[in-house]
Order: sequence, then C-alpha cells, then structure tokens
Amino acid sequence: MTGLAHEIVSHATGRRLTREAAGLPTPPERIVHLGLGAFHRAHQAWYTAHASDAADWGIVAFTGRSRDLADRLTAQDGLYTLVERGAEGDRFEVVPSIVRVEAGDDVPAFTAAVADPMTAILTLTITEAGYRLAADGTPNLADPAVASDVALLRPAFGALAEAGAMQAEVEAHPATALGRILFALDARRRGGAGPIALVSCDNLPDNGGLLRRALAELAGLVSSELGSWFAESVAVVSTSVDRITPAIDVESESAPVTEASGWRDAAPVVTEPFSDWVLSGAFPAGRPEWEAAGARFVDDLEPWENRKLWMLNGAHTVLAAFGQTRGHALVSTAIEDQACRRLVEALWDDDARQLPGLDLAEYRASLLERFRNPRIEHRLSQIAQDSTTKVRLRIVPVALGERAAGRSAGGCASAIAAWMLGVGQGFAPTPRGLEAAAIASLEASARHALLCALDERLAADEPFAARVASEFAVLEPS
Ligand SMILES: NC(=O)c1ccc[n+]([C@@H]2O[C@H](COP(=O)([O-])OP(=O)(O)OC[C@H]3O[C@@H](n4cnc5c(N)ncnc54)[C@H](O)[C@@H]3O)[C@@H](O)[C@H]2O)c1
Ligand SMILES: O=P(O)(O)OC[C@@H](O)[C@@H](O)[C@H](O)[C@H](O)CO
Repeated sequence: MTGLAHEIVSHATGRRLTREAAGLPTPPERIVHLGLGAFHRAHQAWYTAHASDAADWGIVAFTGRSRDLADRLTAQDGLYTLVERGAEGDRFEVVPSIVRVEAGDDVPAFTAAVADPMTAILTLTITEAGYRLAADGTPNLADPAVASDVALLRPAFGALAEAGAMQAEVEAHPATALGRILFALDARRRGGAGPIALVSCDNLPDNGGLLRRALAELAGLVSSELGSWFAESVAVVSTSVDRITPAIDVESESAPVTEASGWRDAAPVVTEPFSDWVLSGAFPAGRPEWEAAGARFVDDLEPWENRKLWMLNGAHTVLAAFGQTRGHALVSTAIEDQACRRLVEALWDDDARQLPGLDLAEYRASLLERFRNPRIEHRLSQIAQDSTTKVRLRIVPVALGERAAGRSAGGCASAIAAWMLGVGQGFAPTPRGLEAAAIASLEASARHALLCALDERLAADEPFAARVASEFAVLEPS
C-alpha cells in the first residue's frame, strides 16, 4: 500500500475513529474540494492518500450545502472507512487525506481556503446540474440563481475595486457553486496568492473546458480585473473520472464496518475495486504524485473521456430509464435481463464505431463485470436523475456521428426509444418545457416531442426517426 492510506488489519474495540487513535498524521492543507459526497472520498481523496508524497497534501473539503456530513466527518478528524466492495468480499481502508471538512454554504471559510497561498488545487464534484449551464454549455443567465449571483457580485467587486486595498473586506454570499468559486478566486487575486489549478471531476464531456469557459464568461460579466487574472493565473484541468460509488444507507453500513474494523464510523463510503483517473492540463502550483496511485496524465483526453462517458455512463443512463420499466431497481439485476443487455450491447457497437483506434474488447468485458457486481447496490432511480441532459451528451453525439458516416445508428435509436419508454412511464424526468401528462401517452406526437427535446437534427432525420419508432415498437410492452 502506497502513501498514507491505512489498511485495516486489526480488530479494535469499537472506538471512535480519530487521527490520534488510528495513529495517522495530518498532512498540510494544500487542496480545496467543493461538493464533498461519496465520490470524492472514493476517488480523488483516495488517489491523494495513495500518492507517493501523500504526507505533503491534505484536503479541505466543503460539502455542497449541508452541514450534516461536515459534522459527522469533523467528529472523526475527516477520517472515514472506504469499503471496497468486490463481487467476492469487502476490503476496508481508512483514508486520511481529508484533514478538515466544512459546510459548502460557509462562503467565508471557502474563500479563505481558496485564497490561502498554500492552496495549489481546487477540485470539484458538484454534479452535472451544479454547473448551471444552458444547452450550449454557457452559463445559464436565465437561471434565477445565476442571474442573482451576477447581480450580487458585480457591485461587490465594484466596491472592492473602489476600496483599492488588498485587504478590503466585502461580504457577499453567492448561492451557486461557480459564483462562490469566482468570489473566492477574486480574494486569491487580491491577496497575491499566485496561480492555482481547478480540476473538474464531474461526468461532463470536456469538463475542464466547460468550467473554464463558464468562469471566464461570468468573470467578464462581473469584474474586468478578475477576468484578466483568471486568464493568466488559473489553469483548468480536464479529467475523466471512474469508480462506481453508489449512494448508501449510512446507518446500515456502519455496523458491518465496526464489526470488521473495530472503528465506529459515522460516514463510511462503499465503492467498487476498479478505479481510473485520466487528467489533462497544467498544475502551476504543483500537485501530488497521483501517478503512484495509478492516475494517468495525457495530452489528449477526448478519446478516454468519450469512451467512459459514452460507454459506461451512456449505458447506465439507458439502463436507469428502461430497466425500471422492466421492474428492476439495481444495475446488477437489470444487466442480467436479456432485453436490457441487448440494448447496452447495441449501444456499445455504435460507440465502438465512433471510437476508432481504441481496443474496446477488454473494456467492454470489464464494464459488464463491473455492472454485474451483485454486491454493489447501484440504484437505477439514483442514476435516472437529469437524464435528458445525459442522453443529449452521451448518446446524441454518437448517433450524429454514425448518421454522418452514413450508418443507421441503430444502437442509439434503440437506446433513445428505451429512454422514451422510461420517461413516459415516469421513471426518468420529463424534459423541461414538455408536459408529463401529454408525454405519458407515448403516442407518435409525444415521441416526436421527446426526440426534438434531445436534438432537432435527429428529429429532422427521417430515417433515424423511423428507426427510433420501429425500435420503440419492439420495446413497448404489448
Ligand atoms: N458516484 C459515482 O460513482 C461517480 C463517479 C464518477 C463521477 N461522479 C461525479 O461526482 C458527482 C457527485 O457524485 P457523488 O456520488 O459524490 O454524489 P453525492 O450525492 O454523494 O454528493 C454530491 C455532492 O455535490 C453537492 N451538490 C449537489 N448539487 C450541487 C449544486 N447544485 N451545487 C453545489 N454542490 C452540489 C452535494 O451537496 C454533495 O456534496 C456526480 O454527479 C458525478 O458528476 C460520481
Ligand atoms: O449521474 P450520472 O449519470 O453522471 O452518473 C451515474 C453513474 O453512472 C455514475 O456515478 C457512475 O457510477 C460513475 O460515473 C462511474 O465512474
């Protein structure tokens, strides 16, 4: 085991998990995280704990909004048990890289952490919806929370510029994640704390590019000084992140953790044994040696992120909508259903044609094995959230690519038909702007409206729309 991670080998006595009791050091705070949930703790915090220089890199983690997780983790010095749940059994590990946990709505604490000259990196897992982007990937200025943050920050930054002093204190409480990041980055600029790297770890294509463009646009709207500093001093790194980490019932997981490890843990995380992290971009103020834990740094991230987002997340998106129409609650049972399995394989055939140059046989086999893990309770209802955007980002580009190449895009057509069935039956949300009651009929006009909501070009492509209709007829229960 590399780095500071501490594999549980002894059976202690049900003591409260603390650094002193576990004999673990407190690395210095050099990374700030926003959006602390299960995934950050199974992934980036785990890689940081397993870096060869883990002793030099501590994480200050902010939840999305709530205090509850911050309170639970603070009571145990940021420590938690990571349960690696394989098909055959569990492996337990205490992860020590998170050294302080705060509530995400504590804007002054977040601002101070980002503005600290010791901080080199800000990582994010704020969920896809947390970026509050419009369909074209730019900040959604029609979103009242975004508009209100712009209206709040403009005079706040104006007052700071007028005060002209580095130490000027202006209270502002932006509500959105990007608003808070901008406010904190401006404090870093004013304090002369130097460059920083932002690392988006959300399941969005070109997540770093989206984040950089969105922050640059918002910065331009609220402060020209910040806009120029952002362009010069903020590096935005894109990443493809992978480790299936389902939401769990903490109370029911705590007892087995205590039984196996001896520690009382109020915030364990359950994840799969597989893990992958591919990054592309610069870290102007340094970074942990994440390579020691298996992270890969590449110049061109696109093929890796497309492979992961289209094949793993695309298949999850379809299983979530369609699997529930067939009475399944979990990924592991849905994938054993031949109707679901056929859909996923057909989608992967289309994906593979759009991912030339990558050897996908092994990847497909490993995805199937991961989906089948019967001990990971990954709920389809959790994955089905915000599925219109997910189909748009994970299936539509493949369908367009296949159609442009003169092929039928049959796998994408059946995946879209399956999603329609899920929407009509209420297992996936109705796209914004459409009426659930009208869509529930799933008549031809309702299906046309759903296809339009995904992509106008596909809706206008008659052979493709006809293929969706014929796939729908096959899937629809008689
Ligand atoms: N769980 C996984 O298997 C997995 C794998 C790869 C990537 N991810 C990415 O990580 C994200 C988080 O997953 P998780 O499992 O940690 O979820 P989670 O529900 O455990 O935690 C999500 C965190 O994001 C915060 N959040 C939610 N909405 C927000 C908003 N609008 N603004 C700011 N913060 C917000 C929540 O408060 C919470 O702190 C996913 O949405 C996905 O993009 C997850
Ligand atoms: O909400 P989504 O669709 O982005 O993600 C749900 C799951 O597919 C996702 O969390 C995967 O388990 C994860 O991306 C695996 O690395």
